[in-house]
Amino acid sequence: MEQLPCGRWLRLVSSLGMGQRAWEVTLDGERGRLAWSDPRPPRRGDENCFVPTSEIIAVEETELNKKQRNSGKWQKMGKPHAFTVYYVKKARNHRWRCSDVTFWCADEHLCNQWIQALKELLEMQKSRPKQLLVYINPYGGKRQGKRIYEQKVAPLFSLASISTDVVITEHANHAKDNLFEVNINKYDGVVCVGGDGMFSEVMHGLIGRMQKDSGIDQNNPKAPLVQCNIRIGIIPAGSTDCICYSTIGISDPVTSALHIIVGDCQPLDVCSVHHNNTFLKYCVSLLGYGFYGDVLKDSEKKRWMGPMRYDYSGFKTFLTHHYYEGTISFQPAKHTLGSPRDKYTCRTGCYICKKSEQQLAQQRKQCGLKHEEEEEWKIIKGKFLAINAVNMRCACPRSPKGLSPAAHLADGSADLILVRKCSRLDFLRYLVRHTNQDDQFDFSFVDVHRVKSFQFTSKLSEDNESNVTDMGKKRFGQFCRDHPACCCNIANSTWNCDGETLESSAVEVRVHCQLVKLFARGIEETCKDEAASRQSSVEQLTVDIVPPMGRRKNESSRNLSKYAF
Ligand SMILES: CCCCCCCCCCCCC/C=C/[C@@H](O)[C@H](CO)NC(=O)CCCCCCCCCCCCCCC
Ligand SMILES: Nc1ncnc2c1ncn2[C@@H]1O[C@H](COP(=O)(O)OP(=O)(O)OP(=O)(O)O)[C@@H](O)[C@H]1O
Ligand SMILES: [Ca+2]
Repeated sequence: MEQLPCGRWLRLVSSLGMGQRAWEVTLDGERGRLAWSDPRPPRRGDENCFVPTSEIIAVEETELNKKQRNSGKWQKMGKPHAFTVYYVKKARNHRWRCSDVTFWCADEHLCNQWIQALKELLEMQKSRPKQLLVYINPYGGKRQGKRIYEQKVAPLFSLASISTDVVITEHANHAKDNLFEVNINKYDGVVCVGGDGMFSEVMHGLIGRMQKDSGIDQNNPKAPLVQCNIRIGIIPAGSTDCICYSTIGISDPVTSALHIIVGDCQPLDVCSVHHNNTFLKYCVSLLGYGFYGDVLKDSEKKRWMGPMRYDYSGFKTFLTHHYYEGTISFQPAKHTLGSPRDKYTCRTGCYICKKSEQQLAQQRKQCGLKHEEEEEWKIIKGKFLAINAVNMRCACPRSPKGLSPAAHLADGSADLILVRKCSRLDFLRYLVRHTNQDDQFDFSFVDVHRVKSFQFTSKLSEDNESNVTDMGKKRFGQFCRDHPACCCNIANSTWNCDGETLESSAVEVRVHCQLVKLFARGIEETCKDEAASRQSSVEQLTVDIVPPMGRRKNESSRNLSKYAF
C-alpha cells in the first residue's frame, strides 16, 4: 500500500474474497480505477474487470447475508468483514445502470482501510453535487414524474449521499418564479423532472436570475449574457424529452440520475429570441415556424391525450400542408470548423465545440460585439413549409438522429433549416428521413445553414407594416379565398420554442455560446450497438493466451467461481 504526501492513496492491492473465490483487488489512484482479477495464471477467456473511480457511485460496509454466512467457508473463518462498491454499468444504447460488487476479508482493519480509501477517492471528485434543488412537474408527459422520481431517482441520490430539496410544482412557471427567490448558492445543481417545457422553465429561471443579479437587461438583444455555472439535471418524464435524448443519448431516468451523481458537465448553446427590443424566450432545442409551430399550437388543445397528441396534430398539420411567406436574414457562423452536412457528429468532449468556444472568445477579445454586427448578413425570401432553427441535433425517440444530425451542443451556432414549398409527397419524404439513415438535407427544396444569428419577418407583417391603412387586407379571411386548394396561408404561423408557443412571428435570434451547463457528457463514442452490448463500464479484458497444462480449455471464469480457494 502506498500513500501520496497529500494523504491520497496511490495504490492499494489486496487479496479479497468475492463470492467463493479470492481476487486480486487493486485501487489505483493514479490511473483512477478499481480493478479485480483472478490471481491464478490467466487462461483463455479469463476476465479482468475494472471500473473508473469517477464512475463509482458509493461504497458501503456490508453485512453478509445469512446464506453467505452459513456456507462452509465462512464458518471456518469466523465473522467476515465485507464492503460493497456501487458503480455505473454501461449497457446498450447509452443506458446506464447501477451495479454492485461485494468484497470480503477476515481482517476488519483491512476492510476498513479499503472503505476509507474508496471514500477518500469519492470525496476527491469535486465535480459531484452534494446538495440539489429538485422541481417535479406532476403533469408532464404521462403524468409519471412524481412516481419516477420517488421510485427510480431518490434512492440513487440517497445512496450517493446527495441531499435534496424537492418542490412539486403546482402551476406552470412555479419553478421559474421560485428560482428568482431561493438561495441559489446553497445548491450544486438544479434538477427538473419533466419534459423539455419543464427544462425550459428551469433554464429561464436560472438565466433570468443570473442576469438580474448581474444587472444585465434581457430586453437588449445585443447584451452579452452572463453564463450560468450552476448545472441543470434533466430526469426525463415528458412527451418528447429531446434535450435529454440529445445530450445523453437516451431518455431514461436512471441513466440521467447517474450522470448527475457522477457530476458530469456539458455546456450548451442557448438562443435568445427577441421582438422589437423585447425579450421573448430562450431556446435550446427547436425554434420552429410553420410545420412544427402549427403542430404545437394544435397539440396544446389536446394535452389530455398525453404524448400521443403530437402524432395526432402532426398528422393533421401534415394534411393541411400550409406554407408561409417571409424573409429570413442570417449571419453565417464563420467561427466554427463544422458544417451541417458533415458526417462527423458531436460527441463527448467534442473537438469542434472546444475550438469554437476558443475562436469566439478570441474574436470577442479582439473586436468586441460591435464587429459581429458589421459582419455579413445573407437574405432569403420565400414560401416555406417549415423554418427550423436547431441548437442541437434535436433527437428524440421519434427521430433518433434528429432534425440536424451534425448540429453541435456547444459550438456557438445553430443550424437553420429552410423547407420551401413543395408537394405533400415530397414533404412526407422529407419527414420520413427524420426516422431513417438517409440524408434529410438531400432535397432541392431543403436548405441548411449554420448561423450565429438570424431574423425572420413574415410577409404578412411586412405588408401590414408597410401599409397599415390598407384595411382591405384585414377583411381578407384567414386563408386565401381565391385559391382554396392552394394551401397558401395569409395568416401567420407561430414559433414553437422548445415546445412553447411564441406570440410574435417576427423574431430576432442570437446564439449564446455555452450559456448554460447540464449534468451530462454528450453522446459517448461507443456507438456500434453490438460493441456497446459487449462493453460495460466494468470492462472485460479477455486474456488471450494458451491455457496452462492441466486446465480444461473451455473452462470459463464463470465456472471457476464455483471453486473454493
Ligand atoms: C411518416 C412519419 C414521419 C415522422 C416524422 C417524425 C419527426 C419527428 C421530429 C421530432 C423533432 C422534435 C424536435 C423537438 C422539439 C421539442 O423542443 C418540443 C418540446 O418537447 N417538442 C415538440 O415540439 C414535439 C414535436 C413533435 C412533432 C411530431 C410530428 C409528427 C409528424 C407526423 C406526420 C405524419 C404524416 C403521416 C402521413 C401519412
Ligand atoms: N404543476 C403544473 N401544472 C401545470 N403545468 C405545469 C406544472 N408544472 C409545470 N408545468 C408546465 O407544463 C409544461 C409542460 O411540461 P413538460 O415539459 O414537463 O411536459 P410535456 O410538455 O409533456 O413534455 P415535452 O416538453 O417533452 O414535450 C411546462 O411548460 C411547464 O411550464
Ligand atoms: Ca450549437
